[in-house]
Amino acid sequence: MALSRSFKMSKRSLSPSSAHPSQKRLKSSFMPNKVATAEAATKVDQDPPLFKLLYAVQNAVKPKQGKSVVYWMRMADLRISDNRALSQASTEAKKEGVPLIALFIISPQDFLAHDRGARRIDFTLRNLTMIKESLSKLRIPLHIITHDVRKTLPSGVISFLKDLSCKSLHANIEYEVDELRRDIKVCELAKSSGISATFVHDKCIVEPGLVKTKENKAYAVYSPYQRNWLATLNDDVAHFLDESPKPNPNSEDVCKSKEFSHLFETPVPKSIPGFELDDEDRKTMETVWPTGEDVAFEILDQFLQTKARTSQMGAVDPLANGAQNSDKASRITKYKVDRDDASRNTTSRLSPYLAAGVISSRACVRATMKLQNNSDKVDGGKDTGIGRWVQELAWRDFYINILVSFPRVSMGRPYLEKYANVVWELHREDGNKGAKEGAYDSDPVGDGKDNEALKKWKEGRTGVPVVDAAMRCVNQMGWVHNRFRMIAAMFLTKDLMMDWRVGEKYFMQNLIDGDLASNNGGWQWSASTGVDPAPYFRIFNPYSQSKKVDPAGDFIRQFVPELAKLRGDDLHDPSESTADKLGYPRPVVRHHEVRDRALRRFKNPGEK
Ligand SMILES: Cc1cc2nc3c(=O)[nH]c(=O)nc-3n(C[C@H](O)[C@H](O)[C@H](O)COP(=O)(O)OP(=O)(O)OC[C@H]3O[C@@H](n4cnc5c(N)ncnc54)[C@H](O)[C@@H]3O)c2cc1C
Repeated sequence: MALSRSFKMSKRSLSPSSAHPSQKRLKSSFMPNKVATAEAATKVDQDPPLFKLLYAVQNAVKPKQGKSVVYWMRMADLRISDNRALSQASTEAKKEGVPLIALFIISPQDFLAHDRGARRIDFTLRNLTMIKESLSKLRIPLHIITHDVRKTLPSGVISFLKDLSCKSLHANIEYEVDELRRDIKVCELAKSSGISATFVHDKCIVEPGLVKTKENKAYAVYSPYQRNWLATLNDDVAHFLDESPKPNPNSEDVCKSKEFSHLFETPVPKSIPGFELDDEDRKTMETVWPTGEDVAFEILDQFLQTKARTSQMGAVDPLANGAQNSDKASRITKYKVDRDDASRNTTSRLSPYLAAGVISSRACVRATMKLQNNSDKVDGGKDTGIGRWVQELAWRDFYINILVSFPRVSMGRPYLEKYANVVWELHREDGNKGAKEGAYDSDPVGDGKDNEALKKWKEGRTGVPVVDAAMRCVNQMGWVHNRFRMIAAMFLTKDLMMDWRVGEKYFMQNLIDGDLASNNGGWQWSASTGVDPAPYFRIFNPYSQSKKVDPAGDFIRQFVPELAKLRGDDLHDPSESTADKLGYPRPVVRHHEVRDRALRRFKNPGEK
């Protein structure tokens, strides 16, 4: 790749994720279908799998005895405190006088099926290492299994449970369709093996499926959902927010017993073949996203107590310079007015910790109540910084609720099926449109066959400064502020007219907070295909957005150093001669020219 001399950036910032050789091998033997047919999706929407799972749990067997209780930790509940399934498993183990065993399963095919990126996997492994150590102190083994064939995972789990003469299995629910189906199968197999299986809600503040319209339907619009969500929460704060106790220690016998002692010995791998980080990126991730529950609480505390700082823009340690003195103008207090300013750390930057469950969303809400003189009600109103922040946590619940109520969105379908036929310049192959075998492998994302415009978008070389700054921030930090995600996503789907699923995949592969529900929600919002979306005719003008979200241009100058000397309009929209002089690309498309193409194609889906 040709670099101008002034383009002094880390290798990583210019070399977005592409398939690793061993990932390619994995792909060639496993090619999940990424986009379901409309018919298949409608069928699943009519009978969402969550409710089948809950039914299966209700009808689980109640075995009289067993020699152990197992807690199955998943990628979204990487913590020991306030973890419902872990807490329940521990209570049962204590009551029965048997050891509690923790299990984590590494399933590379699932990583591939969900476009999991190396950063998110590395973050998982780093957190697991700490969890293993903490659990060991309680004499609870964290046993790690790698299971290669995704299809046989349920029977693999059951044979592990049988080997331990397990009485019951406990896990927090994962809400993606594939995972729900897998757990339904686990329930069936557990029942026929005389083992009880319990899956509980943990990820949300208000569990999905509970907040409904007067007609007993799922909300597809955020504002009324949020109002009802808040009222439901405040009706029974203790029920929704009470902290689950930490697990009890196992007896000393466990460490010596023939049956269980070997379970302590499985190490947490340093990396997973096919999902390795290069050394430079690993170092950056370790600095920018340190691990562990204590760190997550410290990051939360700083958000609640201290001022936003410009020194925190970019890929730096979030806890650098230690704790500062409490300040009345703390980030959460100013969140209502400041949150769209990306030149300082005005938002919490807790999303990686929430996505991986290193901190519970309940703990975040409890902290806001404490901040308001131990209020017994949750402030989720639009008039305060705290209320506004709690509303963001409600967005997270909202999108999980959408995933559960309209599973089609996790099957690669648009929520608004009428936009399924919008003509894209580049679309994610689905294997259903007569695409040749191996369509997934020839998917243009990430395998070196990108079309030029997509490549420029990924690398942050579109010639539109605000978009490039956003994408380079993603490539450098594995994270970018919400507004910049919206701008980059809108540019890809409307200006470049590329399938939102292409961008969704790239974000999943590169974000450290990659989460199907929020990522899909954000992409479908930007592409106008989702629930409560940006209407298709309200296309962001990236240049006016740029002036709004980065008025002083600090964010652009940080991530697009070629433009560091520019100010004002020149920075937001450099002329061709200025761009040429600075070695910055000219715009890949002209916004005013391509806008009409998007309007036309959305107005008449199917027409070019
Ligand atoms: C195209 C696109 C893709 C996105 N992909 C992801 C993703 O993969 N994972 C992810 O966690 N978020 C995603 N988001 C949502 C949002 O951008 C991030 O959660 C937010 O930027 C995280 O920064 P923060 O922790 O400082 O947020 P804060 O402003 O401090 O908000 C607190 C928490 O609320 C939740 N939250 C905030 N905004 C949203 C939102 N719009 N939707 C859902 N939850 C929200 C997050 O858990 C966040 O940590 C995406 C948004 C867009 C537009």
